[in-house]
Amino acid sequence: MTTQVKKICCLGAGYVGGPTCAVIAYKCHDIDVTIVDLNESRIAAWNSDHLPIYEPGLDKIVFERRGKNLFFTTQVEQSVLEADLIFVSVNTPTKKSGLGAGFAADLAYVESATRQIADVAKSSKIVVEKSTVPCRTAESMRTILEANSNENIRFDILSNPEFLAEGTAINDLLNPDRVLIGGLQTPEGMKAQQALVEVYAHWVPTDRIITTNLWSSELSKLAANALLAQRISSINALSAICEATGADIDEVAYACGRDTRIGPKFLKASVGFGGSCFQKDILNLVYLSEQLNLPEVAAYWKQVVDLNEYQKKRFVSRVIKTLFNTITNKKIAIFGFAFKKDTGDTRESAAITLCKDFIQENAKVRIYDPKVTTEQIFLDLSEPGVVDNTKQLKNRVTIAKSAYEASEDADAIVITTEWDEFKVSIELDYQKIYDQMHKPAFIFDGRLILDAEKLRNIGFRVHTIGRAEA
Ligand SMILES: NC(=O)c1ccc[n+]([C@@H]2O[C@H](COP(=O)([O-])OP(=O)(O)OC[C@H]3O[C@@H](n4cnc5c(N)ncnc54)[C@H](O)[C@@H]3O)[C@@H](O)[C@H]2O)c1
Ligand SMILES: O=c1ccn([C@@H]2O[C@H](COP(=O)(O)OP(=O)(O)O[C@H]3O[C@H](CO)[C@@H](O)[C@H](O)[C@H]3O)[C@@H](O)[C@H]2O)c(=O)[nH]1
Repeated sequence: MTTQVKKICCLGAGYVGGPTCAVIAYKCHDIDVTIVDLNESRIAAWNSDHLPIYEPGLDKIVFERRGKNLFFTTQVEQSVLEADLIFVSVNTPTKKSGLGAGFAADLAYVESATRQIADVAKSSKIVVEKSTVPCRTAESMRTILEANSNENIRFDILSNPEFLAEGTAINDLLNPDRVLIGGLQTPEGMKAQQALVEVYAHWVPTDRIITTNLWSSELSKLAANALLAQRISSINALSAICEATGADIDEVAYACGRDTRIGPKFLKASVGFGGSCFQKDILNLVYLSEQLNLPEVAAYWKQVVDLNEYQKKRFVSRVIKTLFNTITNKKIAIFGFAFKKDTGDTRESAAITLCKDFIQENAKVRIYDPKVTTEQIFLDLSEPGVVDNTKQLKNRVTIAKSAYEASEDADAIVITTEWDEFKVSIELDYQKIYDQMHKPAFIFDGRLILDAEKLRNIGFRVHTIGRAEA
């Protein structure tokens, strides 16, 4: 007989814990789901009308289940005590100092969450590693938990990595390509695995629920992100060749993607991938490879990140070169600051690197993003611990409330995020924008979203990633 899960607790109310467990509550009315976090303001926001993260469709789900079978609280102990199954969905950032700094994942939050469970639990629990972690982290969690178990309490560890992408999280959670559940291949481990399978089976077809051993599950998460990011770096590497030869990267991507063995997704050239996961997880894989004494494997994956940095620098150079080799005191309108459309998240956004480089070149940067707050932008551009650049930022950076405001008197527009509202045919009146800009008026499309021909007819000088200058 399998254990039936009745109460779930999730440690970590972030971009993953919040949406994932809200969807579980939405789809499983027979399960009580409590999401806990140490961060009081984050929990207060989850309990308010303004959720702490922007994600299309999330509000509806939270508002429908909150107070019924979905709860947000800072009361970690109580929630852990009551739960039969606990998701650990805390942050695992790249280590900033110590052994493996700059590469390895910082597992301090995972360990402290695990110890909290061990300290508080008075009955058996299934503990699910939801955070993205290096291979064999579950073993450390198990060691800590087992050292605290006795004949009345047992802990079973599962790995259930999350594959949602921001901006489409709710759809990804409601219709996942697959759900992956790793467990120890012992009778108890498989029983725990089955209990979690039954939770997802409330809405996910069972042929999409994959069960594997623990280590395959952990490694598959890093592998999936590495493979996805590798495609973007591959297409971005080709975009440099396109710019030099007259080939068009969108045409090349389309032609290659029509081969069913290659497929069309994740072949959009860009100013470089951002987000909290790709870089972190690949560096994590690089570190793991080095630790396993596999330097060639480490170098192979590291190149995916190096190419991404190169792509950002290459784009900055193109902007400067085109603007007559100097951008000192020129006004550059930045369209978009989030790492992709439909999110307010700026973690590792390419826009941050680009803006910092433009500021270093003494340009005046005017930023507009429909979802990112002014405070967040200044936080991302400040360099605490390196230099105090507050004064420089005040002189060089302003935030606009619209694309029109950002481009007033600008010398150039740089498209950094592919928000739909920047597309020519949808909302923006580019003639109006052109009329208010300095001439010649330049547009640099770092996302391949603009109709270059239409813009050239207005009078713009258009430069697009992956296309030669017209
Ligand atoms: N963001 C994504 O799209 C995404 C997708 C898949 C996987 N992941 C992985 O999921 C994990 C979480 O990512 P995120 O983006 O949700 O991070 P996040 O920073 O948004 O959220 C993590 C939360 O955990 C809380 N926390 C830390 N220690 C805690 C503890 N002991 N008890 C309770 N709460 C605690 C933090 O206060 C924070 O609010 C990471 O490992 C990440 O790599 C993220
Ligand atoms: O063809 C493409 C696709 C994406 N990107 C960029 O790549 C970054 C990441 O995009 P995306 O993968 O859509 O968003 P994330 O939310 O970072 O999701 C990734 O990272 C998550 C965290 O691990 C995983 O769960 C998801 O499966 C994985 O797609 C963004 O800057 C995108 O603009 C491109 O430049 N070209």
